[in-house]
Amino acid sequence: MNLHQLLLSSAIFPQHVRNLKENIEITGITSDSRCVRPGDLFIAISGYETDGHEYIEAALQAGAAAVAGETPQTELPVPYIRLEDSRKQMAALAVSFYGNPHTKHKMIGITGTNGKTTTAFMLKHILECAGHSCSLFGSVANYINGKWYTASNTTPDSLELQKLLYGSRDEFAVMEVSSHGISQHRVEGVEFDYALFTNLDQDHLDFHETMDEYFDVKSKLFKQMKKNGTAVINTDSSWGEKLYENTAAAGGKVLAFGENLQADLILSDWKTSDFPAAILNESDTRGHFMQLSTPGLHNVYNAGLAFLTALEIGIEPRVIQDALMNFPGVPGRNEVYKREGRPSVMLDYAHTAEALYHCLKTAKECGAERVYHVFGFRGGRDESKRADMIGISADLSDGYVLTSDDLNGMSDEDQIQLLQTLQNQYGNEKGSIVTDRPLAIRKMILQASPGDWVVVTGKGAEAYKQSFSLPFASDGETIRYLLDEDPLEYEKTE
Ligand SMILES: CC(=O)N[C@H]1[C@@H](OP(=O)(O)OP(=O)(O)OC[C@H]2O[C@@H](n3ccc(=O)[nH]c3=O)[C@H](O)[C@@H]2O)O[C@H](CO)[C@@H](O)[C@@H]1O[C@H](C)C(=O)N[C@@H](C)C(=O)N[C@H](CCC(=O)O)C(=O)O
Ligand SMILES: Nc1ncnc2c1ncn2[C@@H]1O[C@H](COP(=O)(O)OP(=O)(O)OP(=O)(O)O)[C@@H](O)[C@H]1O
Repeated sequence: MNLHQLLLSSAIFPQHVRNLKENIEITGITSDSRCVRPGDLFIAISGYETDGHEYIEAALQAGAAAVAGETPQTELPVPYIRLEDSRKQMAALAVSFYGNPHTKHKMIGITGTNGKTTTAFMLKHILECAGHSCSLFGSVANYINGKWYTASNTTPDSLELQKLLYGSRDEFAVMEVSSHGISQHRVEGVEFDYALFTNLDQDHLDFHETMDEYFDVKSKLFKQMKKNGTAVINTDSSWGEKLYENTAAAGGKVLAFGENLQADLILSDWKTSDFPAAILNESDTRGHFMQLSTPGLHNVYNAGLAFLTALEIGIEPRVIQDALMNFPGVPGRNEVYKREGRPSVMLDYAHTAEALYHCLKTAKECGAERVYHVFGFRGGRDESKRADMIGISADLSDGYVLTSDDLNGMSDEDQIQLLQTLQNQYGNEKGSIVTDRPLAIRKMILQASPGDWVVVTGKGAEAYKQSFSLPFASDGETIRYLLDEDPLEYEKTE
């Protein structure tokens, strides 16, 4: 695409451009000097770890045909486009370069603290059962044209997102929209047919200063809907109610899901067990029975939101009901391992107090005699949620082990110190510390009896980022080994 044309269509006007030669062809855009190919436009971003402007020379060496960035540059041999905000304007450039690919798909964006991934997987499954093709972008992986791809972020950056949407031939695109994604303009320029809100719980207060600011950022998704777009909101919380009111006041179409009798789909008579069930009533008209293959009241909420969205899309209730009953689950979310004569083990990705509450309650509701819990805290992430997380575990479990999660730059010594401090301040006598994660899981499995459950949270299906004493790459591998092959000498491992 011609550079001049690209800038005009991105509303970046030529007077901001130094050294603009006509007819420069831009064959790609990247913000990473290590990925530059001859003919690319390199966009320098001042980041959290490093400053992309330092790599302009490297980008030129690799053949960049033009450069864009925020700082003054005088001696560049190629056109330099001075931007006010590289991340924001990169989104505009990406949308134009790939030709507004969101207009080719029915776009569904899902935001909220917990339940984005699960709701996204449920919706994808319902859509596919109804005969629609569907791309998915989220924490676990991206799925496009029938193939899975590794995802580097929950919400891909604007360049990657636009490229993926451009390459997708799927009718629908369901995506998780994280608050980091919104703040960093990753979804800027995308307009959604459906915007969903699951809930808001304390998280990411290392990044957002207050819960109000966190809410305001999430709310931005609901200002990015297509003209005839619909918001679908879980209103069973004050944050959900507030979002409903704000969205309705702004003139958008908005549907509510929850126990409130004013909701468009009213949740009632729910029962939780291995296979939760509920009645969903379309405000005084049709009622639907819903049964799930995935345990937990939280999944009733996720499924209800997906149900209401699918009804709004026009999918037959029977198809939605069957899809949810046969839903295969999400890797690393409430994934239950059962073996004859052994405790059940649930692997989960919970890393907020609310999510931990649901996980531990779910184990109880599935019949656990006693519940044992293994979890840790990520380095470099919201510290203010840690006390509540320990408090929930100390209250609801019959025993817990604090262990390591991703260090993200924290030293081993600092992690031990952190766990000791948190246990001393907020824990109780049920808790202990075993920093080696597989050994922590082993300790709880050995302590538990066949009717008990061991709940392992924090990593879900993610690979370990450090090595431990057992040679496994993830909690799933560790759990399968411990249940199926461990010699199980009943002795203390620590
Ligand atoms: C802290 C943070 O959010 N960082 C995000 C940010 O990175 P950054 O641009 O600041 O990266 P940087 O390393 O400082 O580099 C700055 C620039 O220099 C460039 N560079 C760097 C080195 C080099 O040799 N050459 C070069 O050009 C880089 O390509 C980049 O353009 O922008 C990147 C592109 O969008 C993101 O991948 C990256 O997410 C990191 C990996 C991350 O872990 N983010 C987390 C906090 C996050 O975003 N999480 C949410 C989910 C949260 C949840 O709900 O659980 C998510 O959506 O993933
Ligand atoms: N609606 C919900 N309410 C509270 N907790 C939930 C809900 N749905 C899921 N959870 C819990 O949160 C964990 C993460 O769920 P999920 O991956 O679906 O959420 P997410 O919003 O995508 O989270 P993340 O952004 O961290 O990936 C689950 O494993 C479960 O323990």
